[in-house]
Amino acid sequence: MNSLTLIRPDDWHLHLRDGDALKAVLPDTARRFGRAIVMPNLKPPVRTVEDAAAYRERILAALPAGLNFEPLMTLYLTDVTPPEEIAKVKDSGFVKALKLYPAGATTNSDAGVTDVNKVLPTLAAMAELGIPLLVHGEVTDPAIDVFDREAVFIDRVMKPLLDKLPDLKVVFEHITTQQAAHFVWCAGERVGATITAHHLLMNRNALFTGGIRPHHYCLPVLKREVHREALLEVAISGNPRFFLGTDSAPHGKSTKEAACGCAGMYTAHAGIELYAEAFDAAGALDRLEGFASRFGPLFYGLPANADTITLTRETVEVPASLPYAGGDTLVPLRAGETVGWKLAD
Ligand SMILES: NC(=O)N[C@@H](CC(=O)O)C(=O)O
Ligand SMILES: [Zn+2]
Ligand SMILES: [Zn+2]
Repeated sequence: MNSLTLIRPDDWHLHLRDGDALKAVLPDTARRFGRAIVMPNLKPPVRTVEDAAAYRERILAALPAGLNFEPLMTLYLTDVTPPEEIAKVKDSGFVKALKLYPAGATTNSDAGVTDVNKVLPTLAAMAELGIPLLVHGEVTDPAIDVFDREAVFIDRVMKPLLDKLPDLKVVFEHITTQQAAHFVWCAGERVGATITAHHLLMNRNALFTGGIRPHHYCLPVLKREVHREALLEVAISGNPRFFLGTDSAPHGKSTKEAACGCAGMYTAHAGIELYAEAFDAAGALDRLEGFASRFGPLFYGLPANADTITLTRETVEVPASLPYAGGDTLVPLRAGETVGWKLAD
């Protein structure tokens, strides 16, 4: 198969940042995806429906003419997000979920939740109104090995939370381990998961190929090959509770190539093409449309997009860097290398 036409996909986990960075990265996503769940970890975070309305307007204003793209907004859950905000979320129509960052777990998570038990009334309001909770699922306990933080999160936080709130819908974001894949597989209808292309394509060796590779550093960090294989298995399985979320997370080159480099990979420039590579390598191109275009809308209770995109099997060169913001550039995944699929114009 050298050409593949799909219902236009959506990205269920995306960082668009703000200001000039937003202007620089948004076209890459909007050319490929119909909608995206936009992460709220700005500085300061998107905490209220009012914040989200303003951010949404900035996104729409940054959208190049002729591109149809719908940002689906999220709120950043803090220890003090009041239950009353959830009714406003429901009424807004454009805020689709709240995001749980364990405080200190990842980029801009300082204002995150210190203990989920502090926000139970707010989570209960979400369960009641059918608003999903999106979870960065890693414990922050420094005693836990960085490669084990996701697996430990399942036992310490995820399972007790789901037991306490049997009606809460949860998306386990950017899963990276066989434990998370297995957990979600067995968790029942109200639990979904997003999977990035980079976790389907690379294992942790990619962090050290020929030297330390800061552009392959993200959170949760890449894992062993057995985990990559487990993620691929569920991604191509046709199970509708696993769907596409790129977690494209731009950081300027100078903040990645640094003594203490930021976590996050920029993948939006090939946001669907990289998944085509992963599915193709697994002989499962026929499963890509479900994963990329049908299952996310199904979980969120939205219709699939009405139009299509076409990908062709062609070698595309990726620039060494892309324009970004603040005088800095952006180093995309595969910079100076190639991607094996091309988005038709
Ligand atoms: N994935 C990352 O490594 N970084 C994300 C935050 C996140 O999704 O955890 C970012 O905002 O840069
Ligand atoms: Zn995260
Ligand atoms: Zn993310």
